Amino acid sequence: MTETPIVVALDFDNKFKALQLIDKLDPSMCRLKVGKEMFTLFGPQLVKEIHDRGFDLFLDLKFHDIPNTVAKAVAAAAEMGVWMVNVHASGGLAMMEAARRALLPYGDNAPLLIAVTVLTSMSDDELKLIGVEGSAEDQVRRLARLAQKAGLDGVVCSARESSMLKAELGADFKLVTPGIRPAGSDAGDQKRIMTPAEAMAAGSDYLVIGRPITQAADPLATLQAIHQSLA
Ligand SMILES: O=C(O)c1cc(=O)[nH]c(=O)n1[C@@H]1O[C@H](COP(=O)(O)O)[C@@H](O)[C@H]1O
Repeated sequence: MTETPIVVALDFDNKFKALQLIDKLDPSMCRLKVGKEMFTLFGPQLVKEIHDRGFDLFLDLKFHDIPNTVAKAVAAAAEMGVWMVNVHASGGLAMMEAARRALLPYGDNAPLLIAVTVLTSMSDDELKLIGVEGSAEDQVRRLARLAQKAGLDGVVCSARESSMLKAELGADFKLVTPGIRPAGSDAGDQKRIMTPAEAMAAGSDYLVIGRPITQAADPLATLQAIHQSLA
């Protein structure tokens, strides 16, 4: 098990290119995240190839369904031996509790079970359009409290909410923060962003970073520079 806070988001449509990048990396430098695109294209075989290379894997499929379906999906993720799996907190308390129960048989080998609060691509204005009044921060707080009540290990949020959540929910509740942008890099579709150093200072436990590393001319040098910025 590695101690690095960095999780590299592998969002590729080409397995060869993804493995080329992975083979330049080392499990002591980062964990890896496989999301909807790569899992839909390459499935459990890709998970196995990543595990064979010694990396911890965050399976980011953001399950959101009725409790029975989510519980079975989370157990299927545990069967693959992944390090972390996530659900959408907006699926509700019963759904998250069912997911938690589904992992009981795995004991200490269960993946970390994390709930997505408000996507880092959402702004206060966009939340209004889907009927959520109040700020993103208020909604993140509400959903994070619900996730903690359901017994989850932590939440996905933006680093802008990290200091508030650490203070309110305690040091052990893991904060997984995408929307990380090293100074000067393109925000793309992300709205609630922070630099790696700012995010760690705010209390994030894990930094999910995709395009700033995967699309860099030299991904390894970029990852090393991010590590240096955290030192
Ligand atoms: O659950 C996630 O990982 C996630 C939640 C969220 O709120 N925002 C978010 O960007 N993500 C994921 O984090 C990664 C961010 O990638 P980049 O924007 O390329 O750094 C993507 O794979 C997203 O699917």
